[in-house]
Amino acid sequence: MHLEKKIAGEKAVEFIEDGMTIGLGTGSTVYWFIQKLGELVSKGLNVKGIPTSKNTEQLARSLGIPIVSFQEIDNIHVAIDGADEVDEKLNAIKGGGGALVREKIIAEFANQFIIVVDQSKCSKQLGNHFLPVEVTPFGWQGTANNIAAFGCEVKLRQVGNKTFISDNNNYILDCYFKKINDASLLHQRIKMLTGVVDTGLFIDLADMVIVGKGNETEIIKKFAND
Ligand SMILES: O=C[C@H](O)[C@H](O)[C@H](O)COP(=O)(O)O
Repeated sequence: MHLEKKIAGEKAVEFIEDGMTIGLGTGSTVYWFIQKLGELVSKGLNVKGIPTSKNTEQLARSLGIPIVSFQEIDNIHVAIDGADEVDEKLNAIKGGGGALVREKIIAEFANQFIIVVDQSKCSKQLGNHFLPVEVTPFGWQGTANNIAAFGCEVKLRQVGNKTFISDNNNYILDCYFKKINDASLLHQRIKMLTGVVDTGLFIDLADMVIVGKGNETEIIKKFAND
């Protein structure tokens, strides 16, 4: 699994060109993309990165990748990010690391969104992985009850014995559904609840998924399965 993450992440640098502004995802798979990008930057590649989390910003800076903020750009050429689960239509569940809101803002703004995963993340239908939902700390118990009514068990994310706080100073509710029949509808219903900032369902956003399989990668493009 570790090797598959590495080869999927590293493969993504093939989609990078000089002069690009790049959305830098969060997690242990995209980590390998960022490492490789850092190597290319040290050899003279001229790109800018816009990070999806404080952790990624720190990593990218440590590798010498120039960092920009939204105020400084009017375009993101490509965003590269990991996922917790991806289905055959390239819909995804993200947020295992709690970065889903910034990740989605950047994925939606980017001209192209590429997901990098190892093959254990691929499934026919979403629902194997719990669904992270970012919520306001105020009234989170009420929001959790409202989400539970959609048929899941809800757990407030903890790190050790402390509540996990997102980069946006919010909480994450991890929602365990037995299966997700209509991911788009579920996303819309949860997102409508007051107190919900966003869900980890990334519907119709990815243009391409790079899957690490053994020693190789498979590239799945949007619409290839329609
Ligand atoms: O919030 C975290 C992100 O959505 C990650 O991209 C996702 O959890 C996948 O992470 P990893 O590549 O470490 O499995």
